[in-house]
Amino acid sequence: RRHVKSAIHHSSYPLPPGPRGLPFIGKVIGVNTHAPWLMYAEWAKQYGDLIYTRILGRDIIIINSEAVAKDLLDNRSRNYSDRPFLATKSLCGRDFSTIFMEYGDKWRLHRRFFHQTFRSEAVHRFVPLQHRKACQLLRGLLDSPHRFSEHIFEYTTSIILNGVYDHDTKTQTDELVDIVAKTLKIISFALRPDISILVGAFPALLKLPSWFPGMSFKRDMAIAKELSKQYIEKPFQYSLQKLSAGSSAPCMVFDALRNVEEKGTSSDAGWMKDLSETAATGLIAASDTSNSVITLFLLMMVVNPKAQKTAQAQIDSVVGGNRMPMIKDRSSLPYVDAILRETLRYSPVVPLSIPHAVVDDDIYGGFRIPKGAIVTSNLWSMAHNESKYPKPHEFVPERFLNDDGTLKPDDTENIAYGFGRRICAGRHFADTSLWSVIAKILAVFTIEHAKDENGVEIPVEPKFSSGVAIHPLPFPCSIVPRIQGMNVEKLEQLIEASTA
Ligand code: HEM
Repeated sequence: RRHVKSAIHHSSYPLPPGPRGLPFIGKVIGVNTHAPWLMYAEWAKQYGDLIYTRILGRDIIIINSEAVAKDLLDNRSRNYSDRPFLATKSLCGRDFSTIFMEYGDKWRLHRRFFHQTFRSEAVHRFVPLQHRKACQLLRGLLDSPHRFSEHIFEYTTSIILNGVYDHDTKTQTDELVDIVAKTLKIISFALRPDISILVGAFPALLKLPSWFPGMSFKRDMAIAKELSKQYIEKPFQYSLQKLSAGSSAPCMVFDALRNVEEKGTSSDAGWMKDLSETAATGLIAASDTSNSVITLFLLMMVVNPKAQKTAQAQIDSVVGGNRMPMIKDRSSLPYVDAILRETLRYSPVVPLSIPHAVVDDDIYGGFRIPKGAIVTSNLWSMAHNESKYPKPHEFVPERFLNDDGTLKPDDTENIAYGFGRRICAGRHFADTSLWSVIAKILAVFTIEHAKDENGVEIPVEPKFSSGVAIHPLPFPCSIVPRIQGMNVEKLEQLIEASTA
């Protein structure tokens, strides 16, 4: 009875404002599908920070401000921590993933695995690994600077392969790095909520052959599904073998198994499967996102030489030229952190975060939020809030600094990593990794405009791909050593002098 009463009570509230009555297909296809976050930011000017719309029969709530996101996703997290059904999820073999899993006990177990290994107090164990791999990245940049994208991808994938499985990539063509790259290309498109809604609303679309215009993604999804079997099983088995051979490096698989052994709790087949799936989720979630941030950092350095010089001057005065900046120097290098924060803010990697879903009908600010609605946090809008970040389209690291050059309290965690109980499970690992790489690149190289055959600078304009996680589109740049006479031997000496 109480339930009926509350349903009546709820239905007497209006839905939040938002565009209604557009031709349904227009909302999915005709409007800005390349960068829907820009379109939602425009809608906010007309409708406010909490928007309701309906696309192909699905209720959608769009949150454009941090305050509303905190009220709902943080403070009412029990009701806003589910994930919506995505029709493309099983098609591309992502049923196992923590990221898209519904809220419940299985998800809690996955989060526990992440927490054990990647919580803030535990990630310091990975600092030496991140340092070693960042040095490898520097070697790559010195050897073949024009292949910077490959070197960055290799860095971000190899640190997570170690962090999850204790798998050390030895060659530039590691099979797993390759599998991850192929998978990421496909799922970033297939898992976009709009694509997924379209497929869910018109399952007949999937009956069209793969050669039909626009349907190649069907074939790609089948490939992604096949690949997922490989990267769930292969590295996991490898990891178990390493453990039985006595390896004791920190990593997710070992931490979980040791914890079970110490506590004497059960690790049956179902539990092992969950562990292998959590590990595979980490692998996919980590590399693409961090890769995008490091690439954007390079791009921002090309177009903001003044910020780059300021950071390098600080590194030189604090660290000197005989060793590289290490995590122990972090508190003395506030400008490097300001650059990292500004890179995360300038263009959030996951601009619409990962959608949450509403468990039960709710009332907020006099509006009804319907049960089952897809909740999209427009992190891009929040990061471009003019009253919090004046001139939001400019790259201004100083916005994060006090007048005396010290850092202000960090307010970028949510705009980069999301909200509530579903906040990114790898953010602390990502943070130390990104800092380590950015500080070292700044210490050793200058990133500048590439020049054409006449010696004229090639102009660069920041442009981004589309998808769940977005990337700067390829851009030319020149990565040149800052240190006089830098060569392989000198770099090795510098690395030698820098211990993690
Ligand atoms: C710069 C790097 C990264 C960025 C910008 C990023 C961003 C995000 C965002 C925005 C979400 C969605 C949060 C929400 O639903 O509110 C998320 C979820 C997630 N991230 Fe990250 N991430 C990064 C790196 C990583 C790394 C290194 C790992 C693993 C070690 C990781 C694992 C996850 C997982 C497992 C989830 C799903 C959490 C859940 O659904 O409970 N991420 N990330």
